[in-house]
Amino acid sequence: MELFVVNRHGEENKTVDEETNIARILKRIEKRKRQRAKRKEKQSAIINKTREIRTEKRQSKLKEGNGIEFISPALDDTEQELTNQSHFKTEASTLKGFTILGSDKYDKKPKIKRVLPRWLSNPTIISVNLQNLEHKVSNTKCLDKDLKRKLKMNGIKYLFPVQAEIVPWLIQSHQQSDIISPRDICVSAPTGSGKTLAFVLPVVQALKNHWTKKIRALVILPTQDLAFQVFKTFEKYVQGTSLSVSVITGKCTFAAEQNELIFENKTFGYLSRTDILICTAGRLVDHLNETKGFDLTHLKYLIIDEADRVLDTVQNDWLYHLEKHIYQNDYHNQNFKVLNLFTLQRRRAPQKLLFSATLSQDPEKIQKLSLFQPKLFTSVIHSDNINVEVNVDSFIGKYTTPKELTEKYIECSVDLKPLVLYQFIKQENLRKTIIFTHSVESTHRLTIVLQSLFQGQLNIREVSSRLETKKRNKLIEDFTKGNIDMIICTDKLARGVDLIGVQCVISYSVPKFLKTYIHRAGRTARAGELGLAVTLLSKTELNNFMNLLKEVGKNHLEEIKISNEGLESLGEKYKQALENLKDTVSKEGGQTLRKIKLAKRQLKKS
Ligand SMILES: Nc1ncnc2c1ncn2[C@@H]1O[C@H](COP(=O)(O)OP(=O)(O)OP(=O)(O)O)[C@@H](O)[C@H]1O
Repeated sequence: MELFVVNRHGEENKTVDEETNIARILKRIEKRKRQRAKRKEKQSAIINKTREIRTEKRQSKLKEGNGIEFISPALDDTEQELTNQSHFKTEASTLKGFTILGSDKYDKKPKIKRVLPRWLSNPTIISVNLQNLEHKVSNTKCLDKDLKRKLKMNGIKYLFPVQAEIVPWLIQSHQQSDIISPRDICVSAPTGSGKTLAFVLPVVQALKNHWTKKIRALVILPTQDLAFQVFKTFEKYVQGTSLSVSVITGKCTFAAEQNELIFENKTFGYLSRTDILICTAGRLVDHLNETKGFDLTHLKYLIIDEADRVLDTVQNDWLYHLEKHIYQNDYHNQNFKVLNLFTLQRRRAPQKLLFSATLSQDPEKIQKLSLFQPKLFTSVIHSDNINVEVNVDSFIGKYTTPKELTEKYIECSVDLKPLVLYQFIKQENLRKTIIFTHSVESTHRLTIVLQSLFQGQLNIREVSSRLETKKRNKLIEDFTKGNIDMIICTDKLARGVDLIGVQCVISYSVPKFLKTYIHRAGRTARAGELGLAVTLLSKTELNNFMNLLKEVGKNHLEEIKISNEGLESLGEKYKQALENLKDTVSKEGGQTLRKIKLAKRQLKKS
């Protein structure tokens, strides 16, 4: 043991008696205690003395004067001496010529009420009732005949509440005056409530009468898939008009995208081929920097769908580049935030339309968009278990989920999760289900385990970034058609993706953020259909998850019980599935290694 004792002072032969050592330490502690007590006594004597002097002085001054009390700017000698000795700040401790008002009491600070800008605290409320629809398309006066016909062709007879509110408002705001700029809007409505058509219809109607080709509407989305989804919706409603829609996301080559956007004319220079442009933020910046003749200065609408997500992504500082481009010839844009006749007439900025199911209502985040006289449209759910207050002046809006969505949870230990999931799917006889995991790896493993457990009874497939876009799209198409029963995926598929008729959404791994949960759950219960969202939780995750939901007024979630007896009988099957997983993963590992070696060899050769 001695080998490990390091003697720092080199006093190798000196042996310290432990008992004497302890006695010495105790003595020191006692001494310190006594010193502290003495110091305290002295200090309280000083404080008392100071107080006495102050009251004496005050009384004598009151006697001398006519009842008016003065606060002495300087202290007399005795008091000064006493206070100098003190280590504490007392009421009497003042700097020469100054008076410190207040005391050293540390009271609990009162909570300051958040004061929101009026437009955020007084929104227009949108109903979430998709069952008793009131606004017949045929009775909607603001829409022209052609759009009404197309809506009917696409099976839409009634406008959803968000459309009934936004479509006439937007159309009217552009009809008001050519010189006065319309207000910007923020729309927060549940997933699957029809937000896309709420901007597609008014934009198509407003632009279809312009005959010169210029990009007048720009729609920004967070992902390539969502951009194509919105593009398809626009295509349906511009058919038969002179309008053309383009999409730039990086799916095609840069040159092909450039060719789709502009062409060069010998007399007029660069001309636009498109009226409505749909893009991702990153690709937009690339074209702003590199494509000659790419012109967004005639923009009338700037639409940011899934706005909270788009604004969170920094993506090459897209907003800065876009504003720089739009205002390139405008020296006065800074003044346009102020509302007066001059600014209204001179403002050339496009009308900004922000849409999301989880729109940030944080004024600081919205501030960077420099919204012009903004207006908020938001939805509120009234039901027994969802209790959201609507208080004029203090209402800031909360994320809402569709009324038709049922939310439940299953509590289970982490190691039994795959088995519990298997049992639950069998118990509920689920089809058309999306299962969300937290990573590509976890998606892959769960797919292998579930496939072995179901042994071909269900068609279960994984959708992840490992797949080529073509294959991924084909899988999603097959799932929509009902050829695939279940897809397992990461949160890449959680936002905005419109898959029709999803029966159930399962969060196999707990969502980290409330927003993630809302978007995952939003893949079901869309467009007024019923849907179920189930979250698998371990004991430790349960509390955090419930607290997360309380933020949106969801105070109670029903628990689904999975019987232990059923699980026990599956032991052998589960063991087999795990062995399968091990084999597959090791085979795949070997294959990847071989691929890497091959790639390295080819690199060396070249
Ligand atoms: N008035 C309507 N009547 C019937 N179906 C509609 C109507 N409006 C939209 N839909 C359908 O509802 C579905 C959801 O619409 P959409 O994708 O616009 O929802 P969303 O609010 O953008 O959802 P998310 O927030 O998840 O992106 C789509 O399949 C769409 O075709």
